[in-house]
Amino acid sequence: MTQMSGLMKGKRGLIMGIANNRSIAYGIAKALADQGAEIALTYQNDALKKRVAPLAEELGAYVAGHCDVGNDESVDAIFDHLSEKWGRIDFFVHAVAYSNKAELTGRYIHTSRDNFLSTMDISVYSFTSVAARAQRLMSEGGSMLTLTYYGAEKVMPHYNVMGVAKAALEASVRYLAVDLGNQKIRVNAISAGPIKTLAASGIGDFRYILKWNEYNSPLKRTVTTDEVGQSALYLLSDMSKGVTGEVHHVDSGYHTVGMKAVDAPDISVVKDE
Ligand SMILES: NC(=O)c1ccc[n+]([C@@H]2O[C@H](COP(=O)([O-])OP(=O)(O)OC[C@H]3O[C@@H](n4cnc5c(N)ncnc54)[C@H](O)[C@@H]3O)[C@@H](O)[C@H]2O)c1
Repeated sequence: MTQMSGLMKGKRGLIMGIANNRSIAYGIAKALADQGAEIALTYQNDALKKRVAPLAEELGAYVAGHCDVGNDESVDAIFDHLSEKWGRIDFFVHAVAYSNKAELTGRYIHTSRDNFLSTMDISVYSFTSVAARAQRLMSEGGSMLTLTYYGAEKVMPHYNVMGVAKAALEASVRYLAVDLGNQKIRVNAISAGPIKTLAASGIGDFRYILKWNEYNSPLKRTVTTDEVGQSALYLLSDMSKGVTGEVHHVDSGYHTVGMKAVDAPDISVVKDE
């Protein structure tokens, strides 16, 4: 645990996307709570409620309620609740994505219309729709953060429609940064390297992707949710007051390399267990 220095003292905000203690959102919540932030969490459904409740207790966070980002009424209910409880918020974290697992393998060309639209709705539009509500409570400015992946910039095997969605999400960050800049609200993304989470386990050959990153990134390892949390702390605190519209890579430097490292072993596909 980081030594508390109170970087987030007096700041309140909403974090969406904790499913369990392996979630990137949990790593972010931990880093913010350690620095004195007051945090509200949501859970997607009843199955996740019982996982989120003990984590909220551990973090000293409060559970604002159920929120399915595909349902405007449930998003509105969260913001009515926050408006009543706090009146104002300073930050918002969007760590939400979904696509049908059956289409996160094989070729992109086979993406169905239904899954294309629902992936864009849950993984892209939801950031804009929640940001529109969050900005109303950011009366003294604020910071918004979403999570993306290198598959937005370059083709990654099996990432398929999610890569297209992340490209649109990164474009949304830039448009929202301009829309909200004059309200002193900053909008950024972290492009995280691969981490074994619930969502990631839906991506084909994920263990192979992890190994490949480990062998070929400049730091010769993958990243942790704690490390993403520390970078999120920078982007959500006043430490990054002059930063907006940015996609910040927290990936052991993987995005800088163009080819297999000379000392990396040739690896065959390691199948998920
Ligand atoms: N794990 C990785 O390798 C990796 C790398 C880069 C970016 N990301 C991104 O990080 C974010 C968080 O994912 P994670 O890897 O921590 O996995 P995770 O499974 O822990 O989190 C995904 C979250 O999305 C939520 N969600 C899905 N559909 C929802 C809906 N309709 N309404 C509300 N919530 C919904 C789930 O409840 C879950 O909490 C995602 O945007 C993901 O694409 C992950």
